[in-house]
Amino acid sequence: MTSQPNPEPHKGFGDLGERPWKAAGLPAHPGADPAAYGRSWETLANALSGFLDALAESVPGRETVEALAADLTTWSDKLKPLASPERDRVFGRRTDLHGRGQSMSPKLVVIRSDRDSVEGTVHFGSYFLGGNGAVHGGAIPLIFDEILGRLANSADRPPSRTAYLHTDFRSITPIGPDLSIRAWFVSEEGRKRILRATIHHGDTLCAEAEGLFVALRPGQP
Ligand SMILES: CCCCCCCCCC(=O)SCCNC(=O)CCNC(=O)[C@H](O)C(C)(C)COP(=O)(O)OP(=O)(O)OC[C@H]1O[C@@H](n2cnc3c(N)ncnc32)[C@H](O)[C@@H]1OP(=O)(O)O
Repeated sequence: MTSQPNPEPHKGFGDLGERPWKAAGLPAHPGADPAAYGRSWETLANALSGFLDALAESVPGRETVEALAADLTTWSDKLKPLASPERDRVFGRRTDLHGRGQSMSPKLVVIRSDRDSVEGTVHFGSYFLGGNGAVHGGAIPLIFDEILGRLANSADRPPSRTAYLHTDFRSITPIGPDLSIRAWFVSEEGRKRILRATIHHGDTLCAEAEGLFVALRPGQP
């Protein structure tokens, strides 16, 4: 396959969240407009991830736990009246940001991308701990689905969904260091797109995956 490097790696890399609206001729939703929030949403997403890591690492006293629960409840109560339909939301839809402005999966920092491949780094904080310094076995397919799903839908391809995602755990994936992550197309035939990905810590292969992504037919959710 021929590939042209993308000079702005994470621009246009997997804007799955916006494509259905564009295809339907609807305007981009407000949450996708970087100008609406500037850097403030990125700051919030980083603060949220940092909070989850700090909570996972800490052993707070009872008073702190009670105060924290009260603060979080106050914020939930402030946000609930602002609930909006999916297509208007911001969380996870800022594809102009590394990490998409969300905290559900670890932040993927894209270093290079083209039509058929992407390379970057990923760092699993303590929030993603399984045990004994290793990332939880469910969090690894999560980042594979993120990178493969976004690549599968990149470069103006029609939207697709994951049909299968096979993960092999080759050695532990450590909590803490920056890890190298890579994904690439293996084949693209009709509606079926097969892609693979790897995560390395230095020279050590931590995990690898293969995913089948099937392009959606009109009307498929
Ligand atoms: C900004 C946001 C960025 C977000 C990034 C993250 C992206 C994450 C993407 C996802 O995670 S999507 C959520 C998880 N996936 C799902 O919920 C998908 C649920 N399943 C479905 O919706 C349907 O099963 C699917 C659309 C995948 C396929 O159903 P279809 O009825 O459209 O396809 P069909 O069954 O006709 O199969 C088409 C071809 O694929 C093949 N196929 C389908 N599923 C397969 C499977 N599991 N294994 C092997 N082959 C499979 C099937 O055999 C057939 O091959 P042939 O054309 O050669 O006959």
